[in-house]
Amino acid sequence: MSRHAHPPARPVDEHLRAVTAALRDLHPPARTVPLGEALGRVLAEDLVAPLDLQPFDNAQMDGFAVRAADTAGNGGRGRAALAVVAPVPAGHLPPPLGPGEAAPVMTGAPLPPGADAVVPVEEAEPRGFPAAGATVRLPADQPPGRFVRRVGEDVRAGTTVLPAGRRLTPARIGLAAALGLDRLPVCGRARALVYTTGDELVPPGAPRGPAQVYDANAAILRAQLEEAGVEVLAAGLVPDDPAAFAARLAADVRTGPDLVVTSGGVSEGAYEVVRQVLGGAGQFLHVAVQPGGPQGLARVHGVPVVCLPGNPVSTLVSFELFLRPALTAVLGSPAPRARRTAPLAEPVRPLPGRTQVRRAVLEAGAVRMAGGPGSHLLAAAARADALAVLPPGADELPAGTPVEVLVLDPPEGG
Ligand SMILES: Nc1nc2c(c(=O)[nH]1)N[C@H]1C(S)=C(S)[C@@H](COP(=O)(O)OP(=O)(O)OC[C@H]3O[C@@H](n4cnc5c(N)ncnc54)[C@H](O)[C@@H]3O)O[C@H]1N2
Ligand code: MOO
Ligand SMILES: [Mg+2]
Repeated sequence: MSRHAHPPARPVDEHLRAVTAALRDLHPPARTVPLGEALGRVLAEDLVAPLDLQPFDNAQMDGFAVRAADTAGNGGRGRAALAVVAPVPAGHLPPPLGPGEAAPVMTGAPLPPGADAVVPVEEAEPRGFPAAGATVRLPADQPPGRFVRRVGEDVRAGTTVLPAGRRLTPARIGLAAALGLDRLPVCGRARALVYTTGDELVPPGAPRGPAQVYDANAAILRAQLEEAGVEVLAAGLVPDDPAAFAARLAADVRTGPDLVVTSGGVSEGAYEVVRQVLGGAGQFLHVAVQPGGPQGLARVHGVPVVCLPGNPVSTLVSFELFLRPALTAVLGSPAPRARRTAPLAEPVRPLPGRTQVRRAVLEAGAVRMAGGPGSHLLAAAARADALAVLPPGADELPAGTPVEVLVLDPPEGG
């Protein structure tokens, strides 16, 4: 027996290129969705304003609309006496304001034609809104434009307010609504089927036998895909029964997924269901990385199948290393994870001949390991907010060594 059980492992960047190439035909068509379904989607076309914002000149304060020139006085001292006319509620179009007049005006109400300033009611004497016909005394020398929100001040009709490619946030959806749009063109989402494999798996919530474990990977992959903007058509487990898996896959791919993702059943065991069913339609190999060594790529009825190893942390890390960046390369989203270099908070021993990806916590700018390197240590992965990428090496890396990290999450509470 050779000491090496496998042919030379494929470098990480080469496998990323292979996954990206496998997904290259993913082109989900753009569509138009109601604003209520737009959150988190990516805008497919430039958004051009059909309207000015503000749509008309209006009051920024509850107060009195005046002609500023009518308040001209002795250098800012004293008050100007003006004749109160009918009040202007928001939502109502006022008549023009004559010389010497002051119209009670509410925030958001159109400015009466002829008025060019608003004096807040707090500055009026007497304070409050008197009836039409009364006199109000307002501070002298009001500057023109005071507390007036100008038509087009925020947005000019015909200008691009959001370029294509922006992710739709509450503020951006609100802007579309303020412009009178009830639907937005969004990039199509790729649609994925997820299979987790293994006779030992039971779905969370079901009774568990003594040799069984709960299926963590269906939940992991569903969440990772959805976080990456992919629609998950179905995610569930299949037993280690090649005939059953083959039949299920053949039926399910007819529902029109763009992509199939599997977990488990790709390594060297006697019951590797994914490898047995898809080995002939694809490539199953080892990548020079831990976790995530055993990987597979296949195609079923033209649909790409990305096969990830079954250990939960291997699935999790494989998605971050291969599937997520491949989706970004092909579809332009999700946004790539932030990558940065940070010093090790503690000494760490890398792996000879293989990149090692450790779950890590960023602590005051330094990288501390979250648990050991074992790909079954899911609780430690759940504590992590970063992945530390350690290049292959024989020697321990001392504390302070700069290493590359992928930032997964902003720190808790940060
Ligand atoms: N002789 C060798 N054995 C193994 C090798 C190897 O190179 N030679 N590689 C090891 C590595 S590395 C990994 S990673 C795993 C990959 O195994 P598979 O992809 O074939 O996955 P399974 O055998 O189905 O399961 C492995 C492990 O993960 C647990 N698992 C699987 N699916 C789930 C799930 N959905 N939820 C929770 N846990 C899951 C499963 O119970 C096993 O414990 O192979 C090594 N072996
Ligand atoms: O690749 Mo396995 O993922 O080392 O545990
Ligand atoms: Mg296995």
